[in-house]
Amino acid sequence: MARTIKLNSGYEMPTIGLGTWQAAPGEVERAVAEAVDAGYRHFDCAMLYGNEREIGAALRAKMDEGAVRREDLFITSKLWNTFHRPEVVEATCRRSLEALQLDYLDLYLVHWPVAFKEGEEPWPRDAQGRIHTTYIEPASTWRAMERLPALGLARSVGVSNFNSQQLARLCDAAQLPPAVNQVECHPYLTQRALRAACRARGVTVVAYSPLGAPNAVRPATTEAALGAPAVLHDHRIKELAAKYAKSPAQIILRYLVQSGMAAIPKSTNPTRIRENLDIYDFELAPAELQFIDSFNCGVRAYPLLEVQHDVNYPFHIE
Ligand SMILES: NC(=O)C1=CN([C@@H]2O[C@H](COP(=O)(O)OP(=O)(O)OC[C@H]3O[C@@H](n4cnc5c(N)ncnc54)[C@H](OP(=O)(O)O)[C@@H]3O)[C@@H](O)[C@H]2O)C=CC1
Ligand SMILES: O=C1CO[C@H](CO)[C@@H](O)[C@@H]1O
Repeated sequence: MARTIKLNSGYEMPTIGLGTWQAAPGEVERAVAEAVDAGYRHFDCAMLYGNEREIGAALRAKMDEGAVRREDLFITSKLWNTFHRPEVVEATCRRSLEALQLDYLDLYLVHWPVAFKEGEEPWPRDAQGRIHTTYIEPASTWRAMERLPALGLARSVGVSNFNSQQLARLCDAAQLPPAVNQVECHPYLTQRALRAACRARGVTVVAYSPLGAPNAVRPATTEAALGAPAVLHDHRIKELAAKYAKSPAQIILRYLVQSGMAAIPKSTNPTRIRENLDIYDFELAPAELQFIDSFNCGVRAYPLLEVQHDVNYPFHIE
């Protein structure tokens, strides 16, 4: 099975990438170096994660040592919600490039369809203590995103956390369709309707929190209420893992990739970094993909309930 997926922009994206959120400065450098040595070429970054400078330094060191060439890497970054005004999109992209020590990104994403009050505070609050959102039409932010490939700043542009209606509206207004919609996806949130909507528009789905974010602090409305265990401990996943002599994480990642998605598991642990890339030597049967699809129970690790008052909050529909 191919280790890359072709985007509608014509570029190839490796189907497994390293997630870098909550990979703390100090440990993320080692994780990135380890990942490059293990064969990772795709790195998922964001201004919000506060570690692009360290990731950039680690990648630069690996390039200087001759372990990898820039053209073999696929680096994603994301436009944070406080920088949706079209006039600041290019400058914000340049800030991530500078931090990452890169001339261009392979993929630049609108992180959320919701705009926050502009400024350096990533989670601004209003007088009532709610997240201070503002209305900026996603299509107007997108027009600024569309200019980045021509400027040589990003090879592909895309979105994240867009629901199927938001994606359709954006595609209808776009000159350049988004290459990617990066959304939470794993066996407990299989996103079948959204995946079909993306497929119909030629948009590749990148699965974030692909292992169900076992470290997430979950709202009381999710697993506890549903009685579901963390997906990595699901006995049906464990049975498939035993059958294929693979780990539960490998079964889940293989399911996502075989279903046509890319996945970006985060790890800073050398053993797990290697484990998560080692999914290309076995194949799940079509019936097993359908079986895993049936585990869906709508458990979302990151519902971002703090912004559900905003008109562009995405998770009211799939
Ligand atoms: N666009 C968006 O809005 C969002 C994007 N993301 C992106 O997606 C990435 C991944 O999502 P994330 O929420 O981190 O969740 P993941 O599902 O990737 O889970 C990460 C957790 O699983 C552990 N882990 C990693 N590999 C294994 C394994 N093989 N077996 C058991 N446990 C394992 C990690 O611990 P350890 O490090 O110790 O191995 C970490 O605690 C993020 O890092 C970020 O890049 C995430 C959320 C939102
Ligand atoms: O990428 C992300 C990491 O998690 C955050 C949750 O606080 C998200 O808001 C964000 O999209």
